Amino acid sequence: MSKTNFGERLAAKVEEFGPVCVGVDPHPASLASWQLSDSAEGVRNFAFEMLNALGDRVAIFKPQAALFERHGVAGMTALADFLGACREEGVLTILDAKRGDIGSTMTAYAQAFMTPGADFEADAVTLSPFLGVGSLQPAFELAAENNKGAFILALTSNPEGASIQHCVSAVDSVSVAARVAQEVQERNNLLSEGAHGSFGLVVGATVGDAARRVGLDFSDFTGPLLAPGVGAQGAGGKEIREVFGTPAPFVLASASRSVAAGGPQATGLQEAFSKTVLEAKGALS
Ligand SMILES: O=C(O)c1cc(=O)[nH]c(=O)n1[C@@H]1O[C@H](COP(=O)(O)O)[C@@H](O)[C@H]1O
Repeated sequence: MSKTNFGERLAAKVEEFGPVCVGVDPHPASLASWQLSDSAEGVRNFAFEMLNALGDRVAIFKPQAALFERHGVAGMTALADFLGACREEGVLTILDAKRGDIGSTMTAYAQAFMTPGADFEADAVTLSPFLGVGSLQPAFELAAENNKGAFILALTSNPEGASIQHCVSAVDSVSVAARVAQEVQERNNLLSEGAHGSFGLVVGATVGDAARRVGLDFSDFTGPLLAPGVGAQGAGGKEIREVFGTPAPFVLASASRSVAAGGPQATGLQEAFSKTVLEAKGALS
């Protein structure tokens, strides 16, 4: 188990390789374009090709759990093997599982993803705060104990997110997204050592000026900001800059299908990845 907390490990990787997370999303259409079958074997090959092509140059991978789960036990075994191979090679992972439940059940989710040696052990996991950020406390605590991280949904990249995430409290006029950020930052203050917090937010690269409109101020936030929506959902450098402004906070631009579109050859994947890194660096510098 690493002795350094997740936020610091991620910051070191971003410094070395650039502010990009590559999503490992074996969609049926991506599998077909790689001439892979829509099967557990197909998703396994897809994930391992991504690792072979990009493992030595990417800050972090984000496998999308659902796209493995839909292939049943064999798909989940492929996910566990992919996570294990990443650990062995020292490649960081965020398991995109978007879990969230009452505290007692949350303990079980946290154990599944944050216990050293667990089949689905990852460096970080995506979590949903719909039951309250406080309901995720067992995950924050186990993460702190095992130097893991978590990314909590705040302003998601999909247009439907706004109708809930932009809502404002009748008590103190704070928006849902800003409240999530505030409560996650409290956990960074209490549980993360070092300059970079291990608890981040998901803020889509597609959300335009929403953060400013809902009072979400990144200057007070020490954790990483995962920004999906780059590439296939339409966000590029201009959109990333619009969301995060300057000076940019600790952002991790995330792209899945647009990087996979460069495959299946390693050179094509590497080109698509390098293009994304250049664009993200330009936007965030
Ligand atoms: O948590 C996420 O990663 C996530 C949050 C969000 O707000 N929007 C979003 O698209 N995602 C995930 O990020 C990935 C986006 O994939 P692409 O659109 O192909 O780059 C998918 O796996 C989504 O589930």
